[in-house]
Amino acid sequence: MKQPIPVTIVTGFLGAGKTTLLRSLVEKRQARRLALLINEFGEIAVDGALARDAAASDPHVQVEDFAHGLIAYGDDERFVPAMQAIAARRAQVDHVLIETSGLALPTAAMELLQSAALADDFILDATLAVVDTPLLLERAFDDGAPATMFEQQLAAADVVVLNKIDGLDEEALLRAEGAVRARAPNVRFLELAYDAQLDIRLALGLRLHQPTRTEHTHFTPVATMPGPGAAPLAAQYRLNGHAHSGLGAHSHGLATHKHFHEQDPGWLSFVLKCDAAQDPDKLQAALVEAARAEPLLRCKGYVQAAGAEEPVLVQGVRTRFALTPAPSATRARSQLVFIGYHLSRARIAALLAARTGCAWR
Ligand SMILES: Nc1nc2c(ncn2[C@@H]2O[C@H](COP(=O)(O)OP(=O)(O)OP(=O)(O)O)[C@@H](O)[C@H]2O)c(=O)[nH]1
Repeated sequence: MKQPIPVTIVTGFLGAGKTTLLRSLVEKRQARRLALLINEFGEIAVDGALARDAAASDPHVQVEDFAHGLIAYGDDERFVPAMQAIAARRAQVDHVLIETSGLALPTAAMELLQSAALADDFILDATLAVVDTPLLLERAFDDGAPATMFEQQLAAADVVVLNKIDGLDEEALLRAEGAVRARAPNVRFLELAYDAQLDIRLALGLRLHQPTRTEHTHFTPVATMPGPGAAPLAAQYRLNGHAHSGLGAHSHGLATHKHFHEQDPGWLSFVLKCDAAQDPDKLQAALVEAARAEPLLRCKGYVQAAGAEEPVLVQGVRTRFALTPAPSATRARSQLVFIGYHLSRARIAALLAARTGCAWR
């Protein structure tokens, strides 16, 4: 029987550090041949470009980005064919990594991995949830829509990666661990990522959803007994009746993921473009001011800096902004994606125009 290809799903709220973590895993991949599927919320494919930059022209790392929609959600038609294409070249792929959008639940992809179309070719290795630890400690995920999303992502994870801990002391780490355990009691491991660096052995090959194979097989009722008319399980052979650490019929019912942002139209993303070259310091100050004044949770993109050949990568998570040289392959275009809850495009555009002296539209 062919061996299923292990799949690691990386989830986490907007800006938690998912792409940065994937980039560091790509750099440490050694002999592993990886396929990366990257989904981001927003119309500019920043994360895919960054992952591709880390992979350089390495033929053993394939990156596919999905910058529109949410992969594996109901209306997405690309996820299953993309996975089947990976299965078709299984001899060249040792591990698949899926980065979900910061506004998606990983359960959508987890369930499709169990579907008849994919179950024979893939097996979930683990679901990692990356957490912006300083924001967790600032109680930024305690209320409102971000809290709901954050908690549901954690609830679906096997492993929580406490990220952005470079400046935190032991006491802060213990508090962060307590906060995660209180909100996600079923998480199996907590891992620390200094500067989004994780030991690759703690990230890939965890086999947390491997079926338990035993010599003696005795069936006991599964938690959710099939009702009349129920379809057979896609991968019956994987259930041996013992407690299984994998995705049981009980663990992720189809009702657990919804089109989160479609149900809650308060989540918005829009792109603003500007033709004029930017003064990076002025732009950064304007963006920080916008993030303080408006419910802006994430901002990213590229801008052309005045007097510079190379574009600048803009990365903002809440009020923290970093403007750095963009990866070499980036095309020079000044456009930024803004993501937030009940975010006003008009107000952000007016503020940027006032502070940078040029039109943003
Ligand atoms: N100081 C610090 N910054 C980090 C760390 N990890 C990520 N960042 C920064 O956080 C910002 C967001 O990182 P990304 O990796 O793009 O986050 P993401 O989760 O992929 O973001 P979305 O896909 O937009 O949800 C970037 O500016 C990163 O450089 C870390 O461990 N320490």
